[in-house]
Amino acid sequence: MSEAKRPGRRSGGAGRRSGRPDGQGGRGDRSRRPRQAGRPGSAQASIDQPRRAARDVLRAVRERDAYANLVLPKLLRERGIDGRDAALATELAYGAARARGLLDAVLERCAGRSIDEIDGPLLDVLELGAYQLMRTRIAPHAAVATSVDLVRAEAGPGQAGFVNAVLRRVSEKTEDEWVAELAPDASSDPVGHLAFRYAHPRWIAQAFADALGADAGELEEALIADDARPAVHLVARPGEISAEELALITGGEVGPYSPYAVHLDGGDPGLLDVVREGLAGVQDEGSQLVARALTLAPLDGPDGGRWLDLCAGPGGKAALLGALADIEGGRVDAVEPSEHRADLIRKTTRELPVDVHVVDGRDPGLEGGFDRVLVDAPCTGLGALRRRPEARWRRQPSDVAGLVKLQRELLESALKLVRPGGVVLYSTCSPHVAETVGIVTDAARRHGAILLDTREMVPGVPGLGDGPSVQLWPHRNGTDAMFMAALKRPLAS
Ligand SMILES: C[S@@+](CC[C@H](N)C(=O)[O-])C[C@H]1O[C@@H](n2cnc3c(N)ncnc32)[C@H](O)[C@@H]1O
Repeated sequence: MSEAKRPGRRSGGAGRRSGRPDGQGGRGDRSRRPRQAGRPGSAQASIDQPRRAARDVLRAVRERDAYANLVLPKLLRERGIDGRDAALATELAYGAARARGLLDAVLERCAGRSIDEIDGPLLDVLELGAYQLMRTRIAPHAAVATSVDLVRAEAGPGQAGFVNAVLRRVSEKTEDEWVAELAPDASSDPVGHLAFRYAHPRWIAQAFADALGADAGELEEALIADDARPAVHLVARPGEISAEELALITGGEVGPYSPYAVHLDGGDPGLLDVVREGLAGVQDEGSQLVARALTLAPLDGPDGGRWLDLCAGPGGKAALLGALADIEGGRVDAVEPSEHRADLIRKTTRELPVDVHVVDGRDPGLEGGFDRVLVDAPCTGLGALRRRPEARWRRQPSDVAGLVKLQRELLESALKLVRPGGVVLYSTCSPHVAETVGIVTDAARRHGAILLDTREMVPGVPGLGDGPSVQLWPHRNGTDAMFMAALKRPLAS
């Protein structure tokens, strides 16, 4: 449940002006305030800046397949929206993008027609309005009236009247009441019920339940944590700045597990000098633990300092590995087939002992004999949905099979490139068992790789279950749901 504590009063200007957020009010409003809502530079325009920004983000996501978390910060900067207005725009854009399935089910019921039959630009505003009504404490009259204003300014009174009528119907029930009316029955379909309630596609909730296995009773907690806006995690670059110093500079808190992690409540980390100057980066604490685990894995024989990051773009883990290799006198080869992503690696690893190769990890043409190899495989990303608001509605179950094939081939390639007695760390930002345990048990069986107890490589992290692999969870660890498993290549191979 969102914690948007925006009092209705802030947006109440629009609400009060409207007086009657109903179909009749729509017409009456128009005669009293002709087109004022859309006039640039008017007081009205500035009041509605956050909602307009949120609406434009939803539109970019729908029309251009854009990523909300890339569009919004840029848009806020360009429009000079900051402070409480930026916080409101963020809450509304990300919240509505996350909750889309739930909102659309309610809107369908209230509109009496399929979502596909509603014009896209109208649907964006309806979702925004329904989100405010169901998941924030914004006063209902304000949520309805500001939505009507947004539509009237662009599409005229007819559409505004439709939005008014639909949102008034939405406002007649609370979120819990809508869930009780529309969700699958909890006793006959508990996973479907929880998926609906916490706005996840059912197949994703099922994938979480499968990954939790014997702990599937935690599914509700897992979905709640996945539905909440996460803290920003920063990584303090080893050798440049300590986590304690970074926390002091940024006003954040040192993370509980990674020695490099700092958590911030929110804000745009791209604006921090310490990030701009490259002393710190933005990286989930779980990802930091993955990179560190590779460096802590026990090898047979000495570490010759030849490390490989086989799926390195955009370079978050390569930068941490590069910094650690720099301290230990080692070197990292970073493989990435996409030219654009390879450029990003070059940027994040500037001045570090990292060599970037724009090649396919399945056949990179590199000389073997690496001591440590990271396979941070392309995956469904189901473990990082909380950081990508719209992603859960974009992914399809049919994506899994193709990724599993690629993951298997990349791990096989890594096991050839690592030296006997060396270690491959396989990781995904997905808990889907086909992409995690399925891949590493298959590799152990087919290539004779030895599965190590990976829990020992993430010291200090409690509740890691029976091993040997590690599955982190937002609801348990406050990290993304990263999976990692260390495999040793046998000496006689
Ligand atoms: C999960 S991301 C890696 C994230 C990265 N390790 C980091 O921390 O920033 C997976 C990467 O694998 C790359 N990739 C896709 N196909 C690949 C292949 N055949 N060989 C190597 N990398 C591949 C993708 O372009 C993507 O950049």
